[in-house]
Amino acid sequence: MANVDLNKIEEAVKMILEAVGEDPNREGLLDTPKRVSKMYAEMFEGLHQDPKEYFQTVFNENHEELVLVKDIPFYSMCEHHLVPFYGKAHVAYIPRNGVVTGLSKLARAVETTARRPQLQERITSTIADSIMEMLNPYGVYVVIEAEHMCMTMRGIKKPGAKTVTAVARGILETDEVKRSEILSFIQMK
Ligand SMILES: Nc1nc2c(ncn2[C@@H]2O[C@H](COP(=O)(O)OP(=O)(O)OP(=O)(O)O)[C@@H](O)[C@H]2O)c(=O)[nH]1
Ligand SMILES: [Zn+2]
Repeated sequence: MANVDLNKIEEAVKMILEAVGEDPNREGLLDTPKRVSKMYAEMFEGLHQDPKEYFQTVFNENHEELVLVKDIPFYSMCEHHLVPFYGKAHVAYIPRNGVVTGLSKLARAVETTARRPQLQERITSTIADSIMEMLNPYGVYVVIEAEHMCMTMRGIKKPGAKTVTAVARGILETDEVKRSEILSFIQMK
């Protein structure tokens, strides 16, 4: 939290409460700016982390076949409205030259990338590009499905609408058969 100005967030939250017609000094709201400042520091802590760093953990394993970690839950904040969008990420790659990373590192990269003001498309491509750069695999395929609260509780108000984004890199950009195999694994219960 070293890079986060908690006092500034507190001031801002107090101002928002005043601006919407609340009394920030009433008992129930007295600690709210402090709570929100700590919450924002937590929800945006990915701004101070680099997903690529996790992929420094590599093992030399002779496996040049598919690795897929699916159903990784994540919560992010839409950068347009600062309300949550959340869902599941599925991260697949095909290692090259025996360079495999720890499975948890794929989930950590999702977590770090999500904990920023974000767009779903950018989360998807950042994860894919980080894996390509650090592990130099034959290919990467990242699929994210999410529900956006800015489309649910306000604006167009369409609860249940899901957005799917997919980014393929390397051989998975052109290998449709391998991509469909990955999609069928993702759909498997
Ligand atoms: N591409 C993309 N758009 C997003 C994402 N999250 C929210 N949005 C959209 O960002 C757009 C912002 O549109 P604006 O017209 O500037 O804002 P607005 O008036 O609040 O839009 P409405 O949501 O349509 O009421 C909306 O269409 C949102 O649905 C995302 O992750 N990716
Ligand atoms: Zn939004």
